[in-house]
Amino acid sequence: MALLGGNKDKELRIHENLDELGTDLADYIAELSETSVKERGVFAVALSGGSLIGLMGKLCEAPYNKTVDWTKWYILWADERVVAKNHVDSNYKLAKDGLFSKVPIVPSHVNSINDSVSAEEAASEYEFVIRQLVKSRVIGVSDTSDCPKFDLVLLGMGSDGHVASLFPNHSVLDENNEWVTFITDSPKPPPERITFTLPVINSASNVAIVVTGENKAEAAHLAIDDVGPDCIVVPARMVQPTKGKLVWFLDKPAASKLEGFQFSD
Ligand SMILES: O=C(O)[C@H](O)[C@@H](O)[C@H](O)[C@H](O)COP(=O)(O)O
Repeated sequence: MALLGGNKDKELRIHENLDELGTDLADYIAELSETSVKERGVFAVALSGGSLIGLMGKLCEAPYNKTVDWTKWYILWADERVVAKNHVDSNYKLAKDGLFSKVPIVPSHVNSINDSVSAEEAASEYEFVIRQLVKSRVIGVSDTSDCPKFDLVLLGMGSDGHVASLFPNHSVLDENNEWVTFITDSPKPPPERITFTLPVINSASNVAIVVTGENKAEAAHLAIDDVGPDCIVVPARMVQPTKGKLVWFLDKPAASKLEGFQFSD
């Protein structure tokens, strides 16, 4: 049974174990997919790398593998490592092996980066891809800016509080003009990455941050609790959808330092 919490800005779903979290995450994504397909005819979702893809694994099992309308999914990446698509570090490869190869997603709906150019070129080409998808209404547009409005952006969080490839104290956090930008000095290897900027993440209709493990507990506390002005502002705290909905999925160890949640064991 999940512990629910949060406030008007965010919802917290804290789970006993990874199995329960995986089921809730699959239910959440399947529901958003259904709503979006009903309302817009498509479901535009941005993925991240890391443990997230494994935690989405239940989507490839019954009932979701049959009930989700996979043919209406359009996949993009909130961040990608600038490596070859068949490289072990590629987020595309991770999602292909863990997800797309198991469900009937249309290959032409999977929008991966150009892996044969520099990080800078890959970022600007990827932004162009998104612009075309906005033009053809596969991706919506924000009501308050010209930013793309993804139906869902799925993020993980590092123990330093980074999300996508937006790392603490990095100038990339201040990028407000581009939709997609690049870094060549990622503290988490590999160094070259492209990433959605905060305005794009915060324009989504739905953002989920999926965090497990005790090593993320301090960052989760800094990102979620009212820690006051003297504490470091971790990037995950800057995820504040303007009009959309933010949901945190946590397991108990990741939630262990949150104020107001007392666990018996
Ligand atoms: O490609 C990446 O590295 C990511 O998109 C990154 O933002 C990831 O989601 C977090 O680092 C959490 O990763 P873990 O869940 O594996 O700790």
